[in-house]
Amino acid sequence: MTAPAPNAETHETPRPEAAAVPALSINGVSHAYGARRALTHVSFSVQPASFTALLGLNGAGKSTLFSLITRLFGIQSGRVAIFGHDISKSPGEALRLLGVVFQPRTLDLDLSLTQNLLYHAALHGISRREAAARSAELLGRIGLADRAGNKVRDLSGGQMRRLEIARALLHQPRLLLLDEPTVGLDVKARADIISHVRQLVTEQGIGVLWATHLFDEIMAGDDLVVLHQGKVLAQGQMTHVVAEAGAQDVNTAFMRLTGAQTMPGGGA
Ligand SMILES: Nc1ncnc2c1ncn2[C@@H]1O[C@H](COP(=O)(O)OP(=O)(O)OP(=O)(O)O)[C@@H](O)[C@H]1O
Repeated sequence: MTAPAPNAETHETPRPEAAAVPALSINGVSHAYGARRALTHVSFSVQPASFTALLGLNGAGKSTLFSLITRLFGIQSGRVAIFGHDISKSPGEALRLLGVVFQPRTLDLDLSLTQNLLYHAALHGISRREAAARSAELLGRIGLADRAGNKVRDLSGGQMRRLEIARALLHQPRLLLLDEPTVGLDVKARADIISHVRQLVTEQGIGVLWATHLFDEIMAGDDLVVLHQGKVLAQGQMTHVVAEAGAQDVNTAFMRLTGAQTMPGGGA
């Protein structure tokens, strides 16, 4: 990394801009399950306070990438860093800054909303008093304060997802990964989740990596990474990716880049 240049007027060395360090950087990452190659030289980054959509068909390699970033799998080749912390060399510092919402539901259905949050907070070493305060605040923010003592089993699918997002934010991460978080939800629940996560970006400066196969979840100002058969085919601001593909919309750009047929319902 290049050292920052001294400031000519004050002769002080300026502090590196926080925004200069990506929230997430993936460099030359490859992964194979035995002989089956799932990721090939994948490189991209997610900036703080940005919404980056990772768009790919089923089997593109999105979940594999999430498993590597969260250290469920060891890195076979390449490098992953969270706010400059290499996840292989400094996993504690890196993972402390990371919150994750996995595709499968991982809540305990027979515990209450608060119990689910407190249990997770304890795993992060957050004191009981602090955990109680943060849980109450997060439940308020996701509009479920009045359900705090109910069993999770009684929530709708969209409410469970909102609770999982709240749980992922308990330790106050600066980077949030979500793996197809709206799958199986109705239109209203999808819209609520998307707008909640976009607020985290604009109001709290959290960097978001949102894996999806649904074109209508991506907006013009978003950063976009198109992943296909384990390779990054295009990346950049959504409007640039679309323009470079000579297309009018993400749907057409995706088809041109991948040669794929679109699915009815706006999905890749
Ligand atoms: N445990 C595994 N063993 C062998 N191959 C696997 C395993 N997990 C994934 N794969 C293969 O790796 C490739 C990438 O799969 P991955 O699940 O990462 O894609 P995805 O984009 O997340 O798709 P989906 O949304 O369907 O999960 C696919 O070809 C898949 O069949």
